[in-house]
Amino acid sequence: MLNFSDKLIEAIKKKDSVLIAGIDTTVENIPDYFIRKYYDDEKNEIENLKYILYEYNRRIIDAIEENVIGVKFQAAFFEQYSYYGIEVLHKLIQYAQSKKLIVIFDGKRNDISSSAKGYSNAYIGETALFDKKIKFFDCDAMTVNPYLGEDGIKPFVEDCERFKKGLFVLVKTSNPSSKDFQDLIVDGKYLFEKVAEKVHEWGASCKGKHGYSDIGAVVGATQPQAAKMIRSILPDSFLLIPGIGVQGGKVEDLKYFLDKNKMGIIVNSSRDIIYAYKNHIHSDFEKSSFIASKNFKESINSAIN
Ligand SMILES: O=c1ccn([C@@H]2O[C@H](COP(=O)(O)O)[C@@H](O)[C@H]2O)c(=O)[nH]1
Repeated sequence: MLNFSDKLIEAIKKKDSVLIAGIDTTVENIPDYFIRKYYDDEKNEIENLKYILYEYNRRIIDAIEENVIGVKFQAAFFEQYSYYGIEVLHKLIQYAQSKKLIVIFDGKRNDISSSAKGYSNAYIGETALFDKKIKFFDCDAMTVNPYLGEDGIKPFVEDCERFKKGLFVLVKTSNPSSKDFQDLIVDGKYLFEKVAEKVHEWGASCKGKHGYSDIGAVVGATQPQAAKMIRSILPDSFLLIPGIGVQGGKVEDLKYFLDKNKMGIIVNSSRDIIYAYKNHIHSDFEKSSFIASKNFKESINSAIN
């Protein structure tokens, strides 16, 4: 079985893309014509939710799969629909896996070690159930929040080692308030630099055959200055970069995130892809998302190659 970092490298080479599509769909943003077509008056709201949310995202995945290496499912957008949304998430993860796409669960999880272990079991590890061990979601990687420190991260790292999975630790996020805590000075360094140093340490035990670590960092596209500093601390980790487009991150700045091999990045775009129909690229939402993802892939490639 390939390490996560090796799987990423193979997918990047095969698809000539570093693009990840963020699946952040809410029902109110699904085109009216799609809802009108599939809403069944004979069924209740929940049955309609489950069908429409799944079907819209499934078609987006079909439309964009040739331009992206994977999909990032943002937990919030499924959890807002209670366990009905989680059921749709589970089905979509399986669908993306059937298409051989890399699946990242973006839940930014963490807790004390015993509880962190439960999150890790669910999304990248396995859960003991009677005399069996079940891999419930079996994602390739997940995002974690480092605020609780090392004992809250170790359970995830151990599962990465055991199951060849990946982790993206929040280091410098894309939102304006990221400065509130992440830019505080601790022992003469930014807190985000301290976190990056820890990511480097945690990743030393999980390296793939290409020499990259399976423990990476989330660094917002809106943070090119921080990215240069983080890259020098993390020379062989993948950076997951959200915040391009709607949040103001620029494709031209991605060069600051690259490693010495001009690699080591994956770039997420959510709303600009899943709701591309709103930009009137095409009257059909699938074609709109296809065109948006193709344009993204090509503009990123010209900026980093
Ligand atoms: O620093 C971070 C960490 C995570 N995110 C997530 O990425 C997507 C971005 O969505 P867009 O529509 O492309 O802006 C979303 O799921 C965030 O929760 C982030 O934006 N910044």
